[in-house]
Amino acid sequence: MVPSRSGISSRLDVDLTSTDGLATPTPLVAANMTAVSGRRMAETMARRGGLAVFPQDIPSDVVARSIEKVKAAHPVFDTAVTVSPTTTVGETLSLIGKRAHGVAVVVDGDRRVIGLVTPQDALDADRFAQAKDIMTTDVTRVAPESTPEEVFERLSEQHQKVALAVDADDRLVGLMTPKGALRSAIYSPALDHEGRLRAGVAVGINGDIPAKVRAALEARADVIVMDTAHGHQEKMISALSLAREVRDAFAGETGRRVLIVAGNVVTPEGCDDLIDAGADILKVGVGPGAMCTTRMQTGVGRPQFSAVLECAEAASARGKSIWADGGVRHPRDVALALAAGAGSVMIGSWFAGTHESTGDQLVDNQGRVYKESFGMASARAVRQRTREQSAFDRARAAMFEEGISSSRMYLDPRRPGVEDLIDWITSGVRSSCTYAGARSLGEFAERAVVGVQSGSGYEEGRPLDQSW
Ligand SMILES: NC(=O)C1=CN([C@@H]2O[C@H](COP(=O)(O)OP(=O)(O)OC[C@H]3O[C@@H](n4cnc5c(N)ncnc54)[C@H](OP(=O)(O)O)[C@@H]3O)[C@@H](O)[C@H]2O)C=CC1
Ligand SMILES: Nc1nc2c(ncn2[C@@H]2O[C@H](COP(=O)(O)O)[C@@H](O)[C@H]2O)c(=O)[nH]1
Repeated sequence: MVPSRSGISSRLDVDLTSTDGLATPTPLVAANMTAVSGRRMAETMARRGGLAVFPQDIPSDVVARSIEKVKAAHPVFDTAVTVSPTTTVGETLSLIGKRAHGVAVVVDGDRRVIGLVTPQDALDADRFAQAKDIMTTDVTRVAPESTPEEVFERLSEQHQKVALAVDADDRLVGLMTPKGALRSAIYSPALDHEGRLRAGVAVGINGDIPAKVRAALEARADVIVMDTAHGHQEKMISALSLAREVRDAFAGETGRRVLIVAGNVVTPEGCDDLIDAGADILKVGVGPGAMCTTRMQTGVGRPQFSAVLECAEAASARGKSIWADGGVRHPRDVALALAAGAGSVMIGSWFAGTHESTGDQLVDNQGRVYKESFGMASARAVRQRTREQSAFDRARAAMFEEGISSSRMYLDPRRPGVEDLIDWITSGVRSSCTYAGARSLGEFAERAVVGVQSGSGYEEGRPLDQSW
């Protein structure tokens, strides 16, 4: 992208609201991959203005319970890891890794705060000792109505790393770190019409589509994602038409009209057919994903920038928008997708390597922390998806894999949480917009001047972490 004359003097003057019709404050979506999006990811993404989509392989009742928890979460304060006074130190430590803030709050049966445990408190403790034996009771409490600035000031004055928001009865409402306070001042949460955090649900194209879509809507999904590898197929078109009927009937009954995303496609023809069948947003990308073996196995796919550029244009001609899905490895990839006209950008594997993804933290033989990721078309995912079928059918289905069944996504020690990655990405995108002289993503897609570069041009732009 070449810079253009700009009248924007601060990167904070750029409005990153997505142009996809959902208008989330941050144009990022965590992918509907089992190794990526669960309740913690959904909450955290929405708190920072984006979205996460629950994968299609999770049973409807489990999705409903997860969304209920997301909706019950505080839109500004983080959800704390909580343990009881008698939880063992070993279990407490394993739970602390589930969230980026690095503490566990010790609460009684009524969620009243008793103390706080950090990994440092546990350094010399026996793993079978209990949380109450090592916790600190020197805790900063704030009212849930406190502003992020007030919380930041309190923490600075008291030299504390965490503030606990408690109600009048000392029951835990949430938690905030100094960085969380700063983030709350920069990001707006993605909220539904009742002021609750938003979340999406994916539905495949097999099985009882009306029942699945209805279940997702009743669970209060804020967006439905109809998803299959080859979105431009007739089975998708009929599934999408059914989904639209259910969505419209639900909107008639409740007044709540939820947008439908459908994909994946990479051609204007694919966009047109899915729009005709009921898609409000097209999910674009065949083969760019980090867990994807489709291109090597089938020769099918399309370079992501070209796909996004052409599909965004086709969707826009019909008053619709697209999500660019897959292949994001650096903040620049998000900037380029938005420059090409994407309304939002979906990220999977990169977010799998964070505290908030669904997997457990594992440690390799060099002491590096990682999480396992796998593709949604891998033999592993197919085996899960077909768990109701006969052993023979499951084994046969698993032979048609188009994804990696096991890969290691390392947590970047400098950016181990998904919020760290969101900070990095959005600061890059804000800066891209100012280089293009754009105050909003709509302006960015209009003004960005994008050229083709050679491999050596790309190499020249890579920073070096040691001398040549
Ligand atoms: N963006 C991408 O490049 C890709 C993404 N994925 C992701 O993997 C997940 C699983 O996808 P998918 O395998 O479609 O899900 P499903 O397991 O829901 O299978 C899709 C259905 O479509 C049929 N089908 C027809 N043609 C194809 C084709 N070319 N590829 C796959 N299925 C086909 C399959 O039948 P049968 O098995 O009998 O052929 C099956 O019944 C999704 O989340 C999808 O987005 C997967 C591959 C590529
Ligand atoms: N061909 C395959 N594509 C897959 C598979 N699992 C997921 N995906 C696609 O990748 C994106 C995420 O891309 P990433 O680079 O951010 O990881 C996801 O949304 C799917 O469209 C798979 O097994 N095979």
